[in-house]
Amino acid sequence: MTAVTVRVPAKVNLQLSVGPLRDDGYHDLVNVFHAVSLFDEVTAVPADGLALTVETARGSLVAVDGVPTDGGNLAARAAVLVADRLGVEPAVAIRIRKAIPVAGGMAGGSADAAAALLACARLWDSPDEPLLSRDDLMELGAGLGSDVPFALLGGTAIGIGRGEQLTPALARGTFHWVFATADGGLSTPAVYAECDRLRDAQGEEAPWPEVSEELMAALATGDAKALGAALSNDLQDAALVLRPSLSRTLTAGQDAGAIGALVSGSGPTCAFLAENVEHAADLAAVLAGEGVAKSVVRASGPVPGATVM
Ligand SMILES: C[C@@](CO)(OP(=O)(O)O)[C@H](O)COP(=O)(O)OP(=O)(O)OC[C@H]1O[C@@H](n2ccc(N)nc2=O)[C@H](O)[C@@H]1O
Ligand SMILES: Nc1ncnc2c1ncn2[C@@H]1O[C@H](COP(=O)(O)OP(=O)(O)O)[C@@H](O)[C@H]1O
Repeated sequence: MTAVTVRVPAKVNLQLSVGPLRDDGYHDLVNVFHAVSLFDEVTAVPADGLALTVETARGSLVAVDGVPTDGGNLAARAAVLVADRLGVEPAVAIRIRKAIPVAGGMAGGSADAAAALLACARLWDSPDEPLLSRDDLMELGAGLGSDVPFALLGGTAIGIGRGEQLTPALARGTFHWVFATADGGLSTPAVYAECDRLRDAQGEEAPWPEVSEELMAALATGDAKALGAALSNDLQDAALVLRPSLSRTLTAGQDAGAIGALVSGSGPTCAFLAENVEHAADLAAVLAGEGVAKSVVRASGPVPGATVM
């Protein structure tokens, strides 16, 4: 095999309920993931050793300066894991074309890791009697990051534990989104820590996270308005403390008629739900004109997880 290219989607969290801090430093979650049509592309080509390049995808405005190009890149770590499991050398050149905002709360790094797991398994594993199943790749992915298994699975899914234990959710139809990206990222650990700090300051105990019945009903019926009303993110207040300008972005989206508005995961990307594809185009145009975002992109979901092209 000469080259394998995998396309992998970004995610938005429809519900992110953050429970107590565990002894291992993670929080127990209910994390309802939704894969959207904003994709990174990862190509793996046999080479003499491990090499990695990162560039902005064609037609995208994503800045890639913060992305490591050494062994610390999650895609490089994924390649090494697959090679170790299969007993081969990680001799591969990985090329990442990014359209998912970096450190934006849309799990771009996790997406690249998932794509590299799949691409390298396709390069090195036996096509007839594979040693690594999709479940094995998801387990390897969970070791790289809590969001990596979902990037392999895609669709809409409920994550519990630290977000890595997944059950597909029943969802009907397609939802139309507008994403407002921000200049600079937010650190995921810093946002979780701020969430804990805010709770401590208010003398609040972290509640045990439960799946929202309203959200599940909205997904099952494909009711966009009900979905918009059921969106929730326990990390949003923390993200707003760390990046106060996001309040203005969220308000601008609500004023422009979004039927749901929230920070995506740990932020700073803001997600707005539209009634339909035309409404999404209108909403995107208004938001772009308001000057409250670095860039405004449209996407729909759910879409499949990491897929070999
Ligand atoms: C917040 C979420 C929402 O989907 O993603 P982003 O919005 O950043 O993409 C995830 O929980 C992030 O998942 P991921 O980015 O894979 O995080 P990991 O590498 O597993 O963990 C990074 C750090 O985040 C914190 N963390 C992560 C997951 C979790 N359940 N509890 C945590 O407290 C811990 O401080 C951990 O050391
Ligand atoms: N392939 C990758 N793409 C993006 N970031 C990566 C990658 N590999 C490692 N990272 C690191 O992970 C951090 C979080 O990136 P990302 O996954 O894009 O954001 P988020 O966790 O907010 O969704 C980045 O700041 C970067 O240092």
